[in-house]
Amino acid sequence: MPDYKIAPSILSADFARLGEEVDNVLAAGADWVHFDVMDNHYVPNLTIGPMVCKALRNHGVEAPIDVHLMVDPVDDMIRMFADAGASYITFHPEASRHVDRSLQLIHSLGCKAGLVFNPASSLDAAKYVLDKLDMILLMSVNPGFGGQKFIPATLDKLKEARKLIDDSGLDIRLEIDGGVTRDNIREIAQAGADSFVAGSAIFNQDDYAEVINAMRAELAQV
Ligand SMILES: O=C(CO)[C@@H](O)[C@H](O)COP(=O)(O)O
Repeated sequence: MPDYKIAPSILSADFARLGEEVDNVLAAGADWVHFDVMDNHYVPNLTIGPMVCKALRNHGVEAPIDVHLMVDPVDDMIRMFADAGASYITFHPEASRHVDRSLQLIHSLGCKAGLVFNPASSLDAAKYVLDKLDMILLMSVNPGFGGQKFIPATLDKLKEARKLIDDSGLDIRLEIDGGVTRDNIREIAQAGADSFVAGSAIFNQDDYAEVINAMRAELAQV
């Protein structure tokens, strides 16, 4: 079985009790913390920045923090999030003038690097920088908000990305983000994803462990 990772998106957590929410979801079996950064410019919403990432580290969070930058431009935020304790930093290729350079910047700061593709974007921007990628993240909703429905065309795109990764022979994670639930996670894994961001499906339930266990049970059947 692939090394599946479940990454709850704290976008759907209760921000007034963020440290406790992250502790609870990790205790419930989550692998990573997915941290959505929105600038009200690249996307029509505004969320949290590096100070909050640093606060989670100071609070004692040791799990990988998977920072998804929905900001334009990206390089200053890359520096600030690396300093704040990010583990993965992913960005959208259209938000950097020099994608290769931004990927190198992430690595030079000791973090893992990834590119994020919106539902209508082709994977072309990944092709010539595969050796600099630790992750490809496919958006299965339009970025900006939690609680949207999974866009089914993403399943074919996942298969395309899986082939690209497998043909390269490189160790690149394939993450999916948007509308992931216990009901569709198996089909998404069958299409090639190995890392699963889920916000509302986890944080909108009372029992986080029950949802995460149900997702793992689905993954065990892939
Ligand atoms: O990046 C985003 C939205 O832009 C996501 O991480 C969402 O936060 C996922 O939320 P759900 O679709 O799982 O509720």
